[in-house]
Amino acid sequence: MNLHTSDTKKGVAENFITFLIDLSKTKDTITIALSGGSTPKIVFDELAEKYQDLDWSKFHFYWGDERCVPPTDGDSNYKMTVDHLLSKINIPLENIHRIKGENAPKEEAERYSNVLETQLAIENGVPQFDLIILGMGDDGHTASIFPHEIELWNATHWCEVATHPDSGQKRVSITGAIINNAKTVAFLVTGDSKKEKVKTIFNHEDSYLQYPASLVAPTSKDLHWFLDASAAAGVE
Ligand SMILES: O=C1O[C@H](COP(=O)(O)O)[C@@H](O)[C@H](O)[C@H]1O
Repeated sequence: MNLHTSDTKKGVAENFITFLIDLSKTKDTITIALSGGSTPKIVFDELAEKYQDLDWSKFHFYWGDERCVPPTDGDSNYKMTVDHLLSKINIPLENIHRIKGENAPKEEAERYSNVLETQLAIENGVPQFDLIILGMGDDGHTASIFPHEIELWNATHWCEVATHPDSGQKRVSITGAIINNAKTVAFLVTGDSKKEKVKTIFNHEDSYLQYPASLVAPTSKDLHWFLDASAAAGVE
C-alpha cells in the first residue's frame, strides 16, 4: 500500500493529478472508473483549468457508482463530472460510459455489468480497469457498498443495486471482485470527518473489517491512498 499525504485538499488533488498523468503516459488508452464525492470535484476543477492540452482521447471514463437519479439531477455523479470536467475538455463522447441512473436499478446494474464485460480487458476472468478512483464515506462505505450491505462486496455480479442507509436512495455500484481486479486503485479521502475510519482501517483496530473500504486490496497490490493532513491525523 502506498500512502500519499498532503497538507490540504488542493494538495491531494494536485498530488493525485501528477500520479494520474504519469500513469496515463505509460498507456495508449486508459480505462478509469470515477467516483463521486468532494475531493474528485477539486481534481476535476484543476484538470479542467490547467490540463486542457492533455490528449483526452486516450481516456475512457466509467463510473464506480451512481445514484439512481436522472443525469440532470444535482445528486448525479455523472452530472458532477460533466459540470466540473467533461463539459470543459475536448474528449470524444464515445469515451464516456455512464451508469444510467434514470433506468430501473436492477436492469441498469445488469446492463452496466454487461458494458464492463464487453468493453474492458478480461483478466483472471474478471473485467479489469486500469484505474479505479474511490472515495470513502464517513461511515466507511466505498463506491456505494455500505456497511449495512457489506455482503454486496462478494456479489457474483460486477454491479449491484445498493441502498443508502439513511435516505433509502438506490444506487448502482461496482462490487468487490472488479474493484480488487483493477490494475491500480486510488482512494481520495480528505477532511476531519474521515479521520476515525481512516485510523481504524489503517491500524486494523477492532471491527475494521465491517467497513467496506477496508476490503479494498487489489491482487495487483497497486493500492494508493491520497489523504490530507486532517484525514491522516490518526494514522500511526
Ligand atoms: O456517496 C458517495 O460518497 C463517496 C464519498 O464521498 P465524499 O464526498 O465523502 O468524499 C463517494 O466515493 C461515492 O462515489 C459517492 O457516491
